[in-house]
Amino acid sequence: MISVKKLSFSYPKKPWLCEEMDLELSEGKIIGLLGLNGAGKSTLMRLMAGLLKPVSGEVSFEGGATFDRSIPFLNQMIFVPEKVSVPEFLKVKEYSSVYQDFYSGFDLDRFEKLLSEFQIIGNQRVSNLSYGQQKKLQIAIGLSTGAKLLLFDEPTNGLDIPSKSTFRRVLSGSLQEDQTMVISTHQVKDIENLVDQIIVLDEGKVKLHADLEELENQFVFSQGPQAPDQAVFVESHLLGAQYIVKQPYGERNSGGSPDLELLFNAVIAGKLAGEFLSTQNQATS
Ligand SMILES: Nc1ncnc2c1ncn2[C@@H]1O[C@H](COP(=O)(O)OP(=O)(O)OP(=O)(O)O)[C@@H](O)[C@H]1O
Repeated sequence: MISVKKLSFSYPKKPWLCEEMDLELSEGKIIGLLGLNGAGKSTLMRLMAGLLKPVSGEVSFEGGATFDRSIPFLNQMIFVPEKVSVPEFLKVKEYSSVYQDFYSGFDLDRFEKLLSEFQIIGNQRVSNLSYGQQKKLQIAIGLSTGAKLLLFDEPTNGLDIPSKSTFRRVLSGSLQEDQTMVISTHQVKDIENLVDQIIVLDEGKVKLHADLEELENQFVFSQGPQAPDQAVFVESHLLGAQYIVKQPYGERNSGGSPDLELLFNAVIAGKLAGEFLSTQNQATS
């Protein structure tokens, strides 16, 4: 659905943020986009949304370049940026009606349920909402559009703890089979057990693009007084060590979902690469 081919991008007079990057996102997945500060997550999102022009290469959605910003593409995509900017004078319902008019699949019932879940009152001015409330409004709109591609940049940033739980609850299992969501975040706990795939960006490259189920089948993420000798990656932990070790028999991981923080640190440390990334090809094909 989203295809990134030989993408190279830099801001004017800045170093390359990516060079000849390839990435394929398939339908029906929730994908966590991780990377250190400045790794280029927001930039990649903006390239996917067609807000930035690749220096070379292409980002396409169902065959068409996203930068063309064609109406059929825009009708099928919603981008919720990290910093939302809202109109001064519109009330919540008036503001959302702009989106209702634009997205043919907009689900008004769902939107009203989400507003109530997030405790946002429809007749207030959008500009009078707090930053976190504005963010929740954008999330509610995004989840109601019915768009095939949802790009959420740091959606949980600014949300209080109950709202983060609501976010997780409303998202979990709510995507249609033909919808794909990319969530960029530093708050890995907020997306644990929610995402199907993880992408890690580092030094202008996709260092990992893996299906979490495949990773669970291939690795054990665990902790204990001591890491086994064969551990691929070890970090100190209150219990002694937390570690990643290759599944000896390719059986399902009994320890549950991979610990995303541990996974991220392992990828950044270059400890989960090469032979261990056989899952990457499966995830991107
Ligand atoms: N409009 C811009 N003009 C010039 N440089 C920019 C612009 N936007 C971002 N950058 C630079 O590009 C790099 C990547 O920024 P980007 O916001 O994409 O990273 P990020 O991974 O989302 O970071 P963070 O996790 O801190 O939000 C940074 O070095 C940043 O300073």
